[in-house]
Amino acid sequence: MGQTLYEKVFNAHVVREVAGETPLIYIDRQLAHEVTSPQAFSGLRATGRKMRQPSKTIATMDHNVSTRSLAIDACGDQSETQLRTLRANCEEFGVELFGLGHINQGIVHVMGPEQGLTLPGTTIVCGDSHTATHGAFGAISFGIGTSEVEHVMATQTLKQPRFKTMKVQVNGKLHESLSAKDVILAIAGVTTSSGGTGYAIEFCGTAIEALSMEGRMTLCNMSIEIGAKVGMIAPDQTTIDYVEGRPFAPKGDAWDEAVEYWSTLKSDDDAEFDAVVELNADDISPMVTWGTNPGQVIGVNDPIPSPADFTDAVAADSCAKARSYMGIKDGQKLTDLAIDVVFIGSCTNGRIEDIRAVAEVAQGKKVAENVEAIVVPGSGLVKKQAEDEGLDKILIDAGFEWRLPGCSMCLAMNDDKLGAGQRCASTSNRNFEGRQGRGGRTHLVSPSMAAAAAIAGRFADVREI
Ligand SMILES: CC(C)[C@H](C(=O)O)[C@@H](O)C(=O)O
Ligand code: SF4
Repeated sequence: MGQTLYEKVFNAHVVREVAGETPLIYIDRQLAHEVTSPQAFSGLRATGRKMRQPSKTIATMDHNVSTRSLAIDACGDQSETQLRTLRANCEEFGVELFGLGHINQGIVHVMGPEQGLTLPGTTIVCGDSHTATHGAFGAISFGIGTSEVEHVMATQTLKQPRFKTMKVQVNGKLHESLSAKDVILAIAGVTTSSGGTGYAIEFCGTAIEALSMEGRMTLCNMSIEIGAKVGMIAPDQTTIDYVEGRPFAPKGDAWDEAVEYWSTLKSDDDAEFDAVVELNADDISPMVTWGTNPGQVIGVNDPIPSPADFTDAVAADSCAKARSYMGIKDGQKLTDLAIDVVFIGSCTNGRIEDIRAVAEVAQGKKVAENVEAIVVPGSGLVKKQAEDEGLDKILIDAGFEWRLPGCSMCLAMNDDKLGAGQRCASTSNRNFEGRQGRGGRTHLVSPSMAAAAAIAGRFADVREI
């Protein structure tokens, strides 16, 4: 029987595997940020250990930084301590850090790929649940806990079980105003937010192959939002073109050898998956979450479900609770809901293409008066590229705020937060209660849908703008 992409990459990294034990695998790359690294560094220090291969870990500042100021104390004492601790740890252990004000600083899952740290066929870990983002390149990439971060620092290996495999195939053609975000939200609507639990997903099909690397990253980024720690896409010419010439990518003969190896990284025709999910891209409309998990999602013109629509008692109860938290009244449609805030950014949608999509919708228009709209580039390089293209001007003219890179309002760990009861159209990936600030109401959407909502002051179908 043939092998899946996941199995090929996994097998190539096994250091030791004996019956009855969890395999030990080699880790090619570790990415780090200020939130989940301090205890790991402390653990090494406490036991007098060094890092096994410090050059294989690269760090950045993202969660606790301000998007208004480069001052290290801009988000308060606790954030300052986190950032200073990261800086001191990186210096002590010899880890390269992209700190505040560095052009490469940014959200860890934006920074890694743009530096060429993310390569096909590699294993990549980070103490962060959205690490599957890097699977867009055909890497096995997953989030780990702090004690595992320490283990990787000390040994460059990790015990890791083999997951079951799931194929998510999306054939057909997406409407030109739609993007990878609509695809992953549509998938979440089918699988629910837990359907991928225990699986490594491979996304494939003609609609996936047609996506840019940015789109593929958006898709894989949200694997964890359907329960899967790993989401992968087989590398192809689009992948190779993206990686070539990036600072940490192989060069010269090493590049040619790498490209040859990467061409073998696809699931064999006779490979068997433990589960298969199929969607047709032609059937996908602009998606908006109405509830408090990413699986509670519908097309912008579909009726918002009510508890009576569910036969399953748990689903009906969860619908009632979500509607109540989200402040949705009987008879309301998504397009009736006035919004207060628009957040464009995050490791899901803070890349250059996302900003271009927003600028395209916003050009020559104005943000509605009742709306505060912020655009947060995912990294210093994204910010620079957008400014070189004049996108910042288009956005500022339209009434958006143009900010500094960071995680920002994706989670309430810095000074960008929703107030209680505020309704937000957000390009991020999580919409659970309080995620963007206590009492805040998050609706997950694509960048162009977020832009359309900013202008209309309520949810609107971007195909009609
Ligand atoms: C802070 C960090 C550990 C967390 C994660 O693991 O995902 C954050 O990035 C998030 O998105 O909630
Ligand atoms: S942007 Fe959001 S999801 Fe991504 S790493 Fe930061 S907090 Fe987590």
